[in-house]
Amino acid sequence: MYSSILRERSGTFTGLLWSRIFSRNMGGGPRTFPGGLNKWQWKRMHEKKAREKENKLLDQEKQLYEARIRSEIRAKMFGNNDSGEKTAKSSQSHGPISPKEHIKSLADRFMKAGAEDLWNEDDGPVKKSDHGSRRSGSNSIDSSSSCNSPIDVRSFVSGRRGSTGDNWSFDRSSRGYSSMSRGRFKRNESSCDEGDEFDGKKFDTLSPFASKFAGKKEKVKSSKNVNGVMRNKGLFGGRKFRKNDSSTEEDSEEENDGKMKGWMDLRKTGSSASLGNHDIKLTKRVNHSVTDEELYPPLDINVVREDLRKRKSMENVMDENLEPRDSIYSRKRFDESSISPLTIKALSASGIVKMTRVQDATLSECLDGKDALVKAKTGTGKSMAFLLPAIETVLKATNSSNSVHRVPPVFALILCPTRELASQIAAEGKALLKYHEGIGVQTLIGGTRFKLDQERLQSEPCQILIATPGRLLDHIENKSGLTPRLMALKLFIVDEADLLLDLGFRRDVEKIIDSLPRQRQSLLFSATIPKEVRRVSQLVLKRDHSYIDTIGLGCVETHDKVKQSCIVAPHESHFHLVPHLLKEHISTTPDYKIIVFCSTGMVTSLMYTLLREMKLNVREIHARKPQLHRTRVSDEFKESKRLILVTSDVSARGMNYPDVTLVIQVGIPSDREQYIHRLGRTGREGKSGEGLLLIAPWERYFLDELKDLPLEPIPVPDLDSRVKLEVDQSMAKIDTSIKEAAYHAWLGYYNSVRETGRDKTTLAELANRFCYSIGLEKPPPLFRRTAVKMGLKGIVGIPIRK
Ligand SMILES: Nc1ncnc2c1ncn2[C@@H]1O[C@H](COP(=O)(O)OP(=O)(O)OP(=O)(O)O)[C@@H](O)[C@H]1O
Repeated sequence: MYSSILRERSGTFTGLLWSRIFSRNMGGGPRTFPGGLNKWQWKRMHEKKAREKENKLLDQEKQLYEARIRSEIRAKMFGNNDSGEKTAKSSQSHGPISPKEHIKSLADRFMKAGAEDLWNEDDGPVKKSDHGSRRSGSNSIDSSSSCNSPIDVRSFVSGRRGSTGDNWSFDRSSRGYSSMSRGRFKRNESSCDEGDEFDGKKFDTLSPFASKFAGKKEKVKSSKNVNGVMRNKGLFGGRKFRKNDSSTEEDSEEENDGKMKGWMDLRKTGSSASLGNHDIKLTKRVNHSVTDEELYPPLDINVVREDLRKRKSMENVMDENLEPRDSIYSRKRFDESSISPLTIKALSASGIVKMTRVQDATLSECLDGKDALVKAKTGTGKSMAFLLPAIETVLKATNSSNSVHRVPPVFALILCPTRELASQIAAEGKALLKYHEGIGVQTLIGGTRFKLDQERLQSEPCQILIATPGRLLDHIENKSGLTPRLMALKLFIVDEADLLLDLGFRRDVEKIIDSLPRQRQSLLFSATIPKEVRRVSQLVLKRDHSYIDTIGLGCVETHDKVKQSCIVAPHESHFHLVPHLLKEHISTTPDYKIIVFCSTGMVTSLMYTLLREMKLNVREIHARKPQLHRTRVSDEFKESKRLILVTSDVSARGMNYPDVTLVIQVGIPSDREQYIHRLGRTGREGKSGEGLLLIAPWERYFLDELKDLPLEPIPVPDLDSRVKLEVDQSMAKIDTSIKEAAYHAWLGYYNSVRETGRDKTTLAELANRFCYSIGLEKPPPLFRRTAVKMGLKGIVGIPIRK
C-alpha cells in the first residue's frame, strides 16, 4: 500500500528517497531512523514534506496565473487609450499599477510643488552660470519672467502636458502654508516666495526653483525631442528614468510584460503594506548621445537655501490684516468652518475660537477625505488638527451608516508612540466631544490589564480609539474581538509619524495596517518629517496624498521664542553641572517648571535620586516605572509649577506640559529630530522658553546635525564649591545598585550610537570615566551574553561576570 502511495509521489525527490528507505526497511533495514523516529514516524514526516512542497508549487503556479490574468485585464482596459487616460484610470483602480505608471506617478510626485526637500543635494534646477551658457535660442526663458510658472513634469513623463493637471489654485483666505495635492498649491506659513498674478488672482509662486525650472522645462522639452530623456534623481537615489520615443510600441509592450512579471513577483515578496518594491529600478539603461551632466548639471542646494532664506527675511514684514508672522494662530475662526456646531460649542467652552495655522491648513483637506502628511512645529495644535476630522468622520459615518453593524464599529483609529501621549490625546478628544452624546473615545495602552481593556471596549462606546502600537497589536493578534470592529474604520491617524514609521516601530505598524480596511482615509502628523519618512509614508498613505508643511522649506523647525544654548563640558562634570544650572534657573524664575532629559531610564533614575537627595522639588518618569506612577506624575507635572521633571525619551514627544520654562538635555539625543521634539516641550502655544544642551567634548560632532538651528554655545559655568560638595555628599548616599544600573544603561546607549559605538576601546574608557564620576570604585561586570551581544567581550576595561 505504501509503495503504491509512494509511486504516486515518485515525481518528487522526497518520494524517491522515502521509497528507497522504506523498501530497505521492509527488507530488514534499520528499525530506527535519524532523530530516534520509528519507521512510521519517519514515513509520515517525509510524506508531509512532500505534500508541503507540492502545495508550494501549486501556489506558485496559481500566483503566476493570476498575474497573467491581471496583466491581460489591464491590457484590455488600457490598450486603446492614450497615456493621459491610462493615468487617470490607473489611479482609480485598486490593483497593482504597472511599473511604467508607477514610475510616472513617483516622478510626478517628486516634482510637485513643495517636494524640493525630497531632493538630493545634486538634484534640481540648473546653476545660473551653467544655465546661461546652455540656453538654446527661443526655448530658453528668462528666469525673471518665468518665475511664476510651476513646472509640469507630467509633460516630461507622459510626453505631453495634460490640460487638467495644470490647475494651480491659490486660496488666499488660508494664507500661511503650503499644501500640494493634484496640482493644488497653497502658500507656506513662513514661505519665502514672492507673489505674482496668476489666472487673475494673486498667486504665490512655489519657490525660487520655479524661475530656474521654467528655463529648465523649456530646455528639457526641447531636449526631449532629441532623445526623450528624463532624469529624476531625488526620490530614486540617482536612478534614471528614460523614455525612448524612437522605440516601437511593440518593443515597449514586450518590455512592459517582462517588467510586469518582475513587478508582480516583487510585490509578492513583501507584506501588502511593505514598501520595498516602490524604489526599484525596472527600466533598462538606453544609450543616448547627450550626457546627463550636460543636460542637468548638479544643483548646489545651498545656493537655493540661501536664496529662500533671503526671500524669507524680505517677506518677514507684518501684514496689518494678518496675524504676526511668528504667531501660531491663523485669522480663521472655527465657527467659519463646516465642523459640527456641538464641537464648536465645546471649543468655545474651552476658550478656543481661532484656529492655529496648522489647523487652518489641514482642516478642509482632512474633511474632504484626503490623505495627508502634515508637518507643523511642536506645540502648535496638531492633536486638535486631527481630532476634529476624526470627530467629523464619526458623525458622518454614524449618520450615513444604514447597515446595522454586527459589532459596534471603531470609525477612527489614532496611533501614537507613548502611553502618556495616548491618554493626553484621549482627554483632549473627550473635551471636544463634551456635547456629543453616545460618541466615545477610548485608549489601548500598555501597562494596563488586557482583560480590563476588553471589558471596557465592550461596555462603553468607542468610535474613536487611541492606541500605542504594541498593545493594539496584542488585541489584533489575540483576537480580542477588536479586529471585526476595525473593519468599518474610516480614518487612520498616525501621530509622531516619523517615529512610528522608523525601524523600531515599523514592523508593528505594518502589521496593524494589514488588519485595517484598505478603503480608508489616512493622516500622518509630526513636527519633524525627514526625507526617509516622506518616502516610507507610502506605507500608510495613498499615492495622491497631500503634503502640508506649515514650517516651510529652508525655515527653522524650532520656535524663535525659544532660546537655545549649548554647553560642552567633560561628561564627568555633568552630574555637578545639572544641579548648578537648575539652581541658577530657579533663582531667576520664580514660576519655574523644568524638564531634564537623560539618555536612558536608569541614568534618569540616578539623576532623579541625586536631585532628590539635594532636596530639589523633583519627579521622575521613565519606562521602568509602573504605569500608575507614570500617569500620576505626568498629571501632577501638567498641573504644577515650581517642579522639575527628570525623564527619558518617553516624555520627548507630544507631551503637552504647559508653561515649561527650561528644557535641559543631558548628553546627545538619539538624533536631530529627537532634539527638536525634546526642546518642543517648552515654548508651546507660541509662548517663550529656553533650551540647554549639555554635551561632552567627544559628543561635539552632533552639533553638525543642528547647525541650521539657532543654538548658541555658552561657556562652562564656574561651579559653586558649595554645590560641588553637596553633589558629592548626595551622590555618596545613593545606593550602589542604582549607580551600577546607570553605568550599564549608559554603556548600552552609547554603544548603540553609531559614532561612539564603533570604537569599543574608547567607549570602554569613556564608560569607566562615567563610572568613577558617579562614585563607583570600579566598573560593574557585564553578563557574558550581554557583552557578546554588545560586541564588548574581550575589550579592555569591560569586566565580564564570572
Ligand atoms: N486653536 C487653538 N487655540 C488655542 N489653543 C489651542 C488651539 N489648538 C490647540 N491648542 C492648545 O495648544 C496646546 C498644544 O497643542 P498640541 O499638544 O496639540 O501640540 P502639537 O502640535 O501636537 O505638539 P507636539 O508636536 O509636541 O506633539 C494644547 O494645550 C492645545 O489645547
